[in-house]
Amino acid sequence: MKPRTLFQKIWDNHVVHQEAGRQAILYVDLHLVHEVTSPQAFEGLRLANRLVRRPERTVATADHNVPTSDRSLPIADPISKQQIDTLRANCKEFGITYYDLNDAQQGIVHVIGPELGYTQPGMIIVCGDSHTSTHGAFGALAFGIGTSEVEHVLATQTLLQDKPKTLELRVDGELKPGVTAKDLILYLIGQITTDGGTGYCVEYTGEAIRSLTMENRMTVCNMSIEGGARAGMIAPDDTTYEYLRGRKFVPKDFDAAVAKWRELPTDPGAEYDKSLVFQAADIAPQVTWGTNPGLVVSVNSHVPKPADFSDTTEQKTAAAALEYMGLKGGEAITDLKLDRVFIGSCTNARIEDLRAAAAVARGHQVSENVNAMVVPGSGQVKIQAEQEGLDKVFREAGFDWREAGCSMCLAMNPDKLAPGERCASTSNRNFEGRQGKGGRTHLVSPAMAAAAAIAGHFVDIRDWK
Ligand SMILES: CC(C)[C@H](C(=O)O)[C@@H](O)C(=O)O
Ligand code: SF4
Repeated sequence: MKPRTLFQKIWDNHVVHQEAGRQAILYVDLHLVHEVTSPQAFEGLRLANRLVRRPERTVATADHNVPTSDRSLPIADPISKQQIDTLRANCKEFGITYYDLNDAQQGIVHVIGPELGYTQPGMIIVCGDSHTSTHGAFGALAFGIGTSEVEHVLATQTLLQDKPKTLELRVDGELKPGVTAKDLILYLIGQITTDGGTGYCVEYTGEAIRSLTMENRMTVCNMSIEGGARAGMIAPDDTTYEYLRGRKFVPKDFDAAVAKWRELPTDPGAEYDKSLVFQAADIAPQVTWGTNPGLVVSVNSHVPKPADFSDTTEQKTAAAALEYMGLKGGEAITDLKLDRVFIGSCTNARIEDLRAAAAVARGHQVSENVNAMVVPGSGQVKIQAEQEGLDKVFREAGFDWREAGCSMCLAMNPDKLAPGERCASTSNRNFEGRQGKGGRTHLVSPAMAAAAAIAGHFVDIRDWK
């Protein structure tokens, strides 16, 4: 048989029907659901008098709208309350597992899927959410879908899809001390730009990727979409299997499952439509300066000026971004002063992220000019962090310690930036208004965010003592 890529194998395993020149019909193994993109989908089912085809393959949680403060209080915002009440009622009516607000396993959908062992190698995983690419870290084909597609998957457990091309992003060598998976992915997006991955499913390969932990691999795959890609994936290996072993919803005969998963990685000699190679040693800690994740530089450099770009469109984009961000261009990144720091989101709110931030924060105080918060990605992450005493480290340093949810990653709940506020954030999007109208977001790693909270401005984590 012709050598195949990881992507091709998963695709081949899931095509239910394909007519020449038409979209393929794919079987979906796992459908994750949240409150924002599901209400109309369920309504559609009701109107058509249909049931959910495979309720046991469908898992729901509330994450975007949930308040991250006291959960014993009623939800103040009527729209948020309605969305969450609606999801709860829909899951009950259609027989779907739902992790409700006060469930210890509630959390950001992309954090709880892997944590509970729902996410597994070789699967096709969809969710009405662009950061579904996160699950590709397990060697799954995972991507976001729209609300009408959510309805289609609920009704049929299948999805119509055009086949993307494959793009290999290979990172050779080892990351230097202080350089994290977040820096790696920001760097890659900076290199390929936010539409470099358009039309592709990315497979991340190379020594720098192989040596990442599962949580770090999730950080990388999470942001695939910010590089324009349909999905991002990493071949499963022993790191993957050891992470999954013993988790709640993994296959009962785990060793037999592993034996099958071992067939998934790309065969030697298989061809990608395109391959790009990078050197881990070239990557420094990254900070975004603009209004998309590709507008990024190393912490030890300067905010660019429009004139630094050769292309006139890029110059215009840069000028508009600088204006929104309240920057002139030419400032040293380490001179940028912060008002807020947000450590959270499906990119960087797993236990290893919180450990990395706590290691920096331990024994220090948050700058008096900064309001800093830490929002665990899930109830389980929160419990574990508390068992390890990380909450204490954060609280003693002056960080706010919250309940799990999307929080200030996007302004759909009470956690928001005020206009003009500058924020160091471990999330994945720095679009205009993303964290609140007029808010200014700089994307960084958890360690860099913690250091910035303490110093009151960005610091090169490699100099941190
Ligand atoms: C609300 C949801 C549809 C959205 C997404 O698709 O990604 C959100 O999660 C985001 O990160 O912007
Ligand atoms: S944490 Fe942010 S990026 Fe992730 S699902 Fe929630 S809103 Fe989207």
